[in-house]
Amino acid sequence: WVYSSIHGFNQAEIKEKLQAFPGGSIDLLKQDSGIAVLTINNPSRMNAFSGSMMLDLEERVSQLENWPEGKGIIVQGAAETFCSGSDLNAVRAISNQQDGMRMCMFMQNALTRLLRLPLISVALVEGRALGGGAELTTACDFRLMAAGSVIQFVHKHMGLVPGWGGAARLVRLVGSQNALKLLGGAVKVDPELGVDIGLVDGILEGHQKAEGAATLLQQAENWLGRYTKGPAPVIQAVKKVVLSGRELPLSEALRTEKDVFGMVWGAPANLEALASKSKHK
Ligand SMILES: CCC(=O)SCCNC(=O)CCNC(=O)[C@H](O)C(C)(C)COP(=O)(O)OP(=O)(O)OC[C@H]1O[C@@H](n2cnc3c(N)ncnc32)[C@H](O)[C@@H]1OP(=O)(O)O
Repeated sequence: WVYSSIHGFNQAEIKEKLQAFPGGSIDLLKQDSGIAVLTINNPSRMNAFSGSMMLDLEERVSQLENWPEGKGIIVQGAAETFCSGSDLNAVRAISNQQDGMRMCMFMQNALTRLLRLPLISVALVEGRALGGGAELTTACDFRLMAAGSVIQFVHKHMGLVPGWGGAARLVRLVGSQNALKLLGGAVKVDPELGVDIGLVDGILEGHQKAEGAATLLQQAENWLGRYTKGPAPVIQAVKKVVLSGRELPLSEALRTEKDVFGMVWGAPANLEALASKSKHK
């Protein structure tokens, strides 16, 4: 949690405000494979985030925090587009500074918790990821883009800067020079540019072209599957040590790594591997 009552953040107050802007949903499908699919679902508004969807997101993240069998998560948009940011109708209605900052704190909390899940996360970008939608992609460990799709931090055109944590995360992903260019120019990032600057980890083929070809979701599941093979406690431990390395000062990260190591040392997967005398050829 980035913000709590000690930062003057009143979660109940903003939740009540957000509830007044309904529409759409955030759908969660937990699969036996240990890979969940989180779908941003508000197609009539290009999957823009209504107030109730922000609340939904927080609820889904809570469910994922308590999923011992989980290993990975794919975040996608419904109806062949990713997400067009916050619902502009809600934005207009809460355009006063205090409410804007409360909404921003609520979304920073939710997206930080999403990024810190003990699951390897992938944003599957098809169509457009605009504004808050672009910020959401940075709250995942990886980004895959379908051919023809676009990630665009359009905030400057709205007289804004990112507020859902997207700028801070973007700098860590692509460096401050590239982040300045993307935000200052509201640059349309296509898959090739995304790969070039290190924002994007893979380009997926448009599935509609060839009959019987894998859907984008199947392609993303295959891609993620390379990193989630194995027992859930081990994959979750992998994510935890990388997360602490990414977020904490070195000494603290080392101590966390020691604690996580202690959880897998002598645990069933470790004992099984020792008993099988596995070779890594
Ligand atoms: C955190 C900061 C933020 O996120 S600020 C919000 C940033 N996002 C935006 O400004 C997106 C504005 N919308 C657009 O640029 C276009 O609608 C885009 C997404 C490019 C789609 O264009 P196009 O394919 O021509 O479709 P369209 O404009 O007819 O849209 C279909 C319906 O969806 C709606 N829509 C779209 N985006 C939003 C949004 N963010 N909030 C609320 N509604 C949105 C459009 O208004 C349109 O609705 P309708 O069919 O006119 O009723």
